[in-house]
Amino acid sequence: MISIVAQKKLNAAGGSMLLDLDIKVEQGQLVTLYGESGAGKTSTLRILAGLLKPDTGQIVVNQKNWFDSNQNINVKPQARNIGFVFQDYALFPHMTVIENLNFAAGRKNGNHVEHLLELMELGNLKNQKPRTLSGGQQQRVALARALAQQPKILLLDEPLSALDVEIRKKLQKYLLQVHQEYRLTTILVSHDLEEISKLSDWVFEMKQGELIRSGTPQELFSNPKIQENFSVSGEILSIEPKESQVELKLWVQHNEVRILCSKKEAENLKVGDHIVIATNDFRPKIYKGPNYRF
Ligand SMILES: Nc1ncnc2c1ncn2[C@@H]1O[C@H](COP(=O)(O)OP(=O)(O)OP(=O)(O)O)[C@@H](O)[C@H]1O
Repeated sequence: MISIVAQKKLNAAGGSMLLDLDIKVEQGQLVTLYGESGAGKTSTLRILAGLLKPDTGQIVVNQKNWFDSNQNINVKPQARNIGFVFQDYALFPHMTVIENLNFAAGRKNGNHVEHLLELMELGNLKNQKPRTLSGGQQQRVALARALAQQPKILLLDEPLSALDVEIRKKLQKYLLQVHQEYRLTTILVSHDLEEISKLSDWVFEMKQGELIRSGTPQELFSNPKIQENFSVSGEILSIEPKESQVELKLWVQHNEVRILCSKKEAENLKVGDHIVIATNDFRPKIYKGPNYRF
């Protein structure tokens, strides 16, 4: 269990801002920090990793004091054994994929690096340098490298936000897989509601340094007005005018779905937006078995 009760004065754009944290994360959970830009999400991760020192408070991880302002305790980042993945992959450019992983693994290596290469499907890229890899491949290496040091806690600061929709979906699958296989406690920063709903057990919403809400993704993001009807949420992949209407191609729960809407409804929509499609007039056709092909 991770418990962070800490305060830190930050220098925000409009003056100073108090980051006031009271966060508890159970072992094995995947939680998300969500909130507007400048709310203090990255600073929270940096505080837990030991890269930013709170002014006051206490951080306790599995009954060990990592930080205590009263007792002058501040465990060094290296001793906290945390894996960190950022939006920019920050791989060592002069090292190949396997060298990056071996370096992070240090003496803990054994078969661990080989297993990670296999798990993340990086075997055939292992002798390449980072600059020869695509963004998605580099981010897979960054994730594998963070895991090479066998952390118990994984911090992910918008690791997928620079990637396009399809690659992001694949990386989400890898993230969930490693979170479960390595029994990690994972804290993710994300703005993407579909990603948050898909991945996280619990969400903390932050605003100007404060935690304003917390709950399951459903509790925080489902709209009670819409919930009474049939509704699904999805991400817009493309928008195409079709005579008097507009066709939206959406990504809904691992499937591509096409719907028609009016020009007025499409006016403020753009590719990448997350939308909810809801209807009162739901007359489904029902087919038996999970493998029915339309
Ligand atoms: N070391 C620091 N000392 C003082 N202030 C800082 C420090 N690091 C960041 N800040 C300020 O704290 C505020 C919160 O920054 P932070 O990066 O934590 O926000 P965020 O929620 O992650 O935002 P974004 O979504 O844009 O990444 C910002 O105004 C930033 O300038």
